[in-house]
Amino acid sequence: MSHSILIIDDEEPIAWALRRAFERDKHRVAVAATAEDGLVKARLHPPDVVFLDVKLPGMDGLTALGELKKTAPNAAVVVITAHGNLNTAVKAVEGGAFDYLAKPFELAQAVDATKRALSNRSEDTGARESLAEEDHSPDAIIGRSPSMQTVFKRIAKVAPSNACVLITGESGTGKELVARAIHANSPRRHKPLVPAHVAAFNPNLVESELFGHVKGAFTGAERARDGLLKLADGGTVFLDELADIPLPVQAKLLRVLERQEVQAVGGSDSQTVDVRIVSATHADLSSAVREGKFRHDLFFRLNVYPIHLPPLRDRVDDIPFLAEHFLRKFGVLNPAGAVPAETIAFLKSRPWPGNVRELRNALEHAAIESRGGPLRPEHFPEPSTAAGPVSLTERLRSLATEWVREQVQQLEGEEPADLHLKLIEAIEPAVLDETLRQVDGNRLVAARWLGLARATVRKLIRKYHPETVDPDGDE
Ligand SMILES: Nc1ncnc2c1ncn2[C@@H]1O[C@H](COP(=O)(O)OP(=O)(O)OP(=O)(O)O)[C@@H](O)[C@H]1O
Repeated sequence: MSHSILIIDDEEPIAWALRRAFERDKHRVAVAATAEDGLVKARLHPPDVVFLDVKLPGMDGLTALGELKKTAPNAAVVVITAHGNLNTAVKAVEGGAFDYLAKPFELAQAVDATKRALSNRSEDTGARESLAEEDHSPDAIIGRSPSMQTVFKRIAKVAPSNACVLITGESGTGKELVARAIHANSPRRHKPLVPAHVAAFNPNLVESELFGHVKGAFTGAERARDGLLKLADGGTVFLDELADIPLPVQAKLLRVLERQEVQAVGGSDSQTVDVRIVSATHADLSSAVREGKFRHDLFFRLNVYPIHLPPLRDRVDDIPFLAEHFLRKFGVLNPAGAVPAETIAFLKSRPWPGNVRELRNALEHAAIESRGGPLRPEHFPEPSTAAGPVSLTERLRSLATEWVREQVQQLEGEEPADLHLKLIEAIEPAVLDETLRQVDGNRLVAARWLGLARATVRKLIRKYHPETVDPDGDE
């Protein structure tokens, strides 16, 4: 079915590529190079979908978004940003955008956003709960990689609600930062955000820390004390290291979530509390659930909206931006010039098992060592030996885990259909090419090495390298 699409972008190559893609799909396409022109076009011919660049000459895209919502309230607006950051994502969602794309994006992403927009259009009228009246900037979360763009989008979408969020990711990937951003962009932002670092509690006192205790509840409880959940009333509790919560405390936590009531240790009365729980874990909680170490009912209650942070080694393109951000924080005068290209390449090649935290610490160390000069690889500390995948096979397995999570996250609620095939197709060319390289292109030997029939190897070469002339001729 043909729909009407309006592209508001002053970058001609982008507008041209989008126009071509949509015209090929038989949609009616109009292009405007300014917001002002786009608004006139939208008034004359109300579009179904609008692609709206944020950076435009004259009126900027985010202002235009508000105007478009009045002019063409039924249009689904996809906001395009130069370098997506959390603030733009939040503002786009706040302004009622259907989705946002960060440049550079694949045409397929734009086509996919359009399909989703058109199928959701009747349900999604753009009426969303408003976020902040004023800008409450969270601690900056740096990330231009596609996986961090997905994270930003998810934060922006979930922040206004009361939904429990479970943030997963290795240690040092920024889980607490994300929790802070969710709170700072939620209607609860004027109330406290109370972090509860469960792993740091005395194991015997976890219950009292969370729920409080009455006077005399246990030896040493000389005075009644409110727990963290009560202290966070009206706000958000950030439950870090969820997997460390003992089973009996888990049961009590579930009651809090179900009834919004806490009962202090040793007490018989319940007190009402209104808290949102954002939790985090670096452990594989679903296997803890399988092993009976974590209650599945609590897991489902807390995991209403998952957000996964990929390890730094899977988003190395963020490293230059993170480096600049941290050096600025450390007061290095010209952070961009302080990191020569060879140092960036060196930083990108390190595995960073401690993720962004380790990168930040290493940069701080290097900034001191370099004494104000450019940062060179020799200024950095030895790589940390902190826990992280060691063998390549383990890394591969961990990458596959990350990959599945990312795929699921990117589909935003839609069910994946061909994960296995997609994974095979993602790695098979590398296995094939490297084997062939190792055996100097000898297909017979390659087939033996791979444990495949020669005809299968030939088929794979044809599949992944259709341009290759087949010396064996037709089968
Ligand atoms: N994307 C990011 N941009 C800027 N700073 C970041 C980013 N990610 C992490 N950091 C910084 O790295 C450090 C570690 O982040 P954080 O404490 O949020 O990680 P975490 O995943 O909660 O770690 P843990 O599991 O060990 O508690 C913090 O100083 C945080 O500010």
